[in-house]
Amino acid sequence: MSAENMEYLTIALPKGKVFGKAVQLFEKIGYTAEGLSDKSRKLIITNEEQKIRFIITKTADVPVYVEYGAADIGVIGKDVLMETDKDVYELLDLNIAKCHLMMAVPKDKKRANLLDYANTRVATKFPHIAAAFFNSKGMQMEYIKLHGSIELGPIVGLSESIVDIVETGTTLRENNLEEYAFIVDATARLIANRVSFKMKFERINKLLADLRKII
Ligand SMILES: Nc1ncnc2c1ncn2[C@@H]1O[C@H](COP(=O)(O)OP(=O)(O)OP(=O)(O)O)[C@@H](O)[C@H]1O
Ligand SMILES: O=P(O)(O)OC[C@H]1O[C@H](OP(=O)(O)OP(=O)(O)O)[C@H](O)[C@@H]1O
Repeated sequence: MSAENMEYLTIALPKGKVFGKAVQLFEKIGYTAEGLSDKSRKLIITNEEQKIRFIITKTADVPVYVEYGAADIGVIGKDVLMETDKDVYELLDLNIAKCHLMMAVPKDKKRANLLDYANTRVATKFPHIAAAFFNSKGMQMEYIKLHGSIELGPIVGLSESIVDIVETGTTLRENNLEEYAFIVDATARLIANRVSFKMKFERINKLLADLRKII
């Protein structure tokens, strides 16, 4: 680790839904940087006094920056963490961005049993999580990877079901879908690079202790 990297604690934050909530958490424990809460286009925001650097990345890239040590720690949804299967430490459930992963089907075409969906098509942003779930039920499926608006899949005949995130259930309701099987809870987690966790143990441990007090 270079001397400069050693000097700073670099924190990767995802753009999108988790960003504001993560910034609020860090602010509560006194970790801030000027311009962090703005809608700024700056991708790296430094607090020289505290020797903290925030980097702002696409959601799916947070575990990549952390795995390679370009960020020491990061905040990421459990869903993304499970799907990417990166070699990082999962340190803490931050209890923000609460949602869960589930399988949903069209209300008017609901089949009697889960096994009745064997060998059908599933539209999802999370093919690995979906496969782990269906494999555990002994079901072989065809997975169709989408990048958003997953609920559209069964409506237009692309798939018989979806595996996706649900929070309030509004998107399911508005598209005549119904939750059929719960898969896993997915709140945002604090993750750490394995080497950083050892080399910056005191700083990261202090951060962990401070976060635990407010969660
Ligand atoms: N409706 C929701 N309510 C609460 N948390 C959610 C919801 N949807 C997603 N999340 C959580 O927030 C994380 C980020 O979601 P968000 O939609 O901002 O990112 P994204 O999928 O990368 O978006 P984009 O497709 O714009 O890049 C998800 O990984 C999940 O953990
Ligand atoms: O239960 P709800 O409160 O309705 O939230 C669930 C929706 O939120 C997420 O979509 P997002 O807004 O990220 O859009 P996307 O599917 O296009 O990525 C998720 O994929 C669901 O569609």
